[in-house]
Amino acid sequence: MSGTIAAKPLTVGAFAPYGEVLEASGAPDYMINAGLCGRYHDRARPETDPEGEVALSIGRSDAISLPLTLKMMERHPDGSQAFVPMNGTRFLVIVAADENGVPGRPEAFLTNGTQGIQYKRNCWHGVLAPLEGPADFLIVDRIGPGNNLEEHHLAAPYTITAE
Ligand SMILES: NC(=O)N[C@@H](O)C(=O)O
Ligand code: NI
Repeated sequence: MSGTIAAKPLTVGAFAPYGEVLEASGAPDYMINAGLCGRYHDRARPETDPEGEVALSIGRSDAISLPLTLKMMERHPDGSQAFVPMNGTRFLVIVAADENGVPGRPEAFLTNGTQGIQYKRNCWHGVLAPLEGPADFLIVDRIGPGNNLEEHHLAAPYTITAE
């Protein structure tokens, strides 16, 4: 399979099969700090295997060019992975269901600059793809022994567009 895939706006519901959207939308779950801060509580829980630990890192990424030619998708069998922009950078989020050990047809989403995401453990995804850069992202994922990266090189590339 190949072809052109148009990115859709990222929403909690559309992304649910693949992971969580981290955003402060609607009313907060509760207030903290004497009413100074609204907390959007427990929006995602990092996951790791027993041998790993969850760590916070920073990624400083150059921008991708649109349209994006998607040639490879990856997944992390031992843990979840989250990306949160530190300066409001929009980014492409490309995911796919697993079909007998390889990614199916991808879906692409475009964040609005106020959103982060967490990929479920072992979810097929494209690598971080900011629309502007260099851009800094908080990365929350599994560190530890073993190879927590499986790459799949697509037999035919997809063209990802974003209006
Ligand atoms: N390796 C890393 O931190 N990033 C990739 O896994 C990615 O999904 O961009
Ligand atoms: Ni990854």
